[in-house]
Amino acid sequence: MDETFDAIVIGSGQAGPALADRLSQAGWRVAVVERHRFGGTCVNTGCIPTKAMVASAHVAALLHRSQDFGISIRGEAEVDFPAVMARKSRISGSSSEGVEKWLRGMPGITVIQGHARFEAPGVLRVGERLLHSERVFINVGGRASELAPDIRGGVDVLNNSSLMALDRLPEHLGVVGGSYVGLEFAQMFRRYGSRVTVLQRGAQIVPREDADVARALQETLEREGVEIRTGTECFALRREGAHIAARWRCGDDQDEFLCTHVLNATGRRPNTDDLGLDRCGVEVDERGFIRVDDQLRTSAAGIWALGDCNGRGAFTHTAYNDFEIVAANLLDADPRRVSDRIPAYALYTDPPLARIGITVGEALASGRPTLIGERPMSRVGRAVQKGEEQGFLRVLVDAQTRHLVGATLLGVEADEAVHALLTLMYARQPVATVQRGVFIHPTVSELLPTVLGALRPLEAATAQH
Ligand SMILES: Cc1cc2nc3c(=O)[nH]c(=O)nc-3n(C[C@H](O)[C@H](O)[C@H](O)COP(=O)(O)OP(=O)(O)OC[C@H]3O[C@@H](n4cnc5c(N)ncnc54)[C@H](O)[C@@H]3O)c2cc1C
Ligand SMILES: NC(=O)c1ccc[n+]([C@@H]2O[C@H](COP(=O)([O-])OP(=O)(O)OC[C@H]3O[C@@H](n4cnc5c(N)ncnc54)[C@H](O)[C@@H]3O)[C@@H](O)[C@H]2O)c1
Repeated sequence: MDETFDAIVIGSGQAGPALADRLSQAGWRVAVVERHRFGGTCVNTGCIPTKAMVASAHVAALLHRSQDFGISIRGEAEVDFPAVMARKSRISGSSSEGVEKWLRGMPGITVIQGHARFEAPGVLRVGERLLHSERVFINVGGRASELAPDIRGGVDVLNNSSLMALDRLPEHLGVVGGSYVGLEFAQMFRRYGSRVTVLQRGAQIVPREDADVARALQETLEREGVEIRTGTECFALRREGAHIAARWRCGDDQDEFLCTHVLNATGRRPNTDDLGLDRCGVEVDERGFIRVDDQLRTSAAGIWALGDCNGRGAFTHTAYNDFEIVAANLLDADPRRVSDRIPAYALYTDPPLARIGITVGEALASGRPTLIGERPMSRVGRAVQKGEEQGFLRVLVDAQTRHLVGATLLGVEADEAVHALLTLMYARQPVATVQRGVFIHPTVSELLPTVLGALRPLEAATAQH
């Protein structure tokens, strides 16, 4: 069956539905194709279910130390793991239903369930249907990368998707990869009561961050009993009776441990290998990410790529911003660009790590004179009152322009407090704007003016560290 549309959107993740909505409001006839669950990774196996699970883990951790707050609990507080999973499924399920309902309610939108693949430029096949359009928007996201068969050793390894179906708490969870996915799951499962061992190759966890940030995070996790092995090499799994043996060091100091489950959190790959991109002239890079320009046009006329599949961002907010960029250029004659975006993200360990702009390492490498301001969370009143004194606030400021160039906030409420600084960066104003502001007491944010008011040269400060 042949059908023609003004546009085709492939994927209903974080960019596709919002774009379909804008196009529908502009009177376009649009086909939206989704092969799996509406809402994509964030809604079904990413941000939403994991943050619901982090919230349950937070309650478990608080109950564990309730006496620190003067609260005694009679009897044992217990984690009901199936109930934790049922809660996250309810939250993520209703979000997915919401996306589907939203899409189906848009005038001029045809929702098609199935796998879309290019047959030729402007022609896509979904099962028996052939869809034609001069404009195609690819929003296919990514999936967890897989361990090579010789490393997996025949063991069933979990990833962020299959883990969502667990109905029993793992006795001992081995986590390969100590970054976003690995550390969020590691901490929550430890808090639910699993033994957890994280394996990270290289010198430190969260390798994108400064070494002292990684150390502080590692100490926090280890205090809760998460075991962390860095510098792993020759990693390999094998079955050992009812257990899984995970080898993580070879040679003279060879080492391995036995666990019951293994989560692979070693990164993601784009869903671009089964799209027929070779039939429509869309170029990908060596890792399969679709090459795009600053306004998200691919190498083929009339085809755009948005979200994780273009390799220009790996977050929900960057995917959504991709929608904004495409819609602004297409419908509003507003030349928004990816390069206008300031790097910003949060790692949802507890306490969270919020990061914007550049790190200390990047500031030093840039060669530009930079100032640093820091304050431990133990000197932030709100953190002390909440019994959450771990971490620190750190800002980096260009010594000449007095503009903020980066911030690392590791601590309670950091994911919210960082937005005052992110807004300052987008406003392109000097730090005096925040420094002279009167912030609400008692908040974590109220200390930001203080930190910005006590800056010292970065080079001298790093020499002291
Ligand atoms: C465990 C985990 C936790 C995360 N937590 C956070 C967080 O806290 N904050 C944050 O900002 N980001 C987080 N992320 C990242 C975030 O989920 C992604 O960046 C975001 O979902 C990317 O959106 P997207 O629209 O590019 O793709 P996706 O959300 O992956 O959507 C792509 C959609 O396309 C569909 N599709 C693929 N190929 C085809 C095809 N050929 N035909 C039809 N449909 C197709 C897929 O089924 C999917 O529904 C997390 C990721 C993971 C894995
Ligand atoms: N809070 C958030 O915003 C959030 C949460 C989860 C995921 N995400 C997104 O999902 C994406 C994927 O996250 P991720 O943590 O899977 O990938 P990642 O690429 O961020 O980290 C992978 C980690 O695994 C390590 N690693 C790779 N191979 C290894 C091996 N053989 N042995 C030991 N360690 C190994 C890497 O050094 C790295 O630390 C991220 O890019 C992120 O954008 C975001």
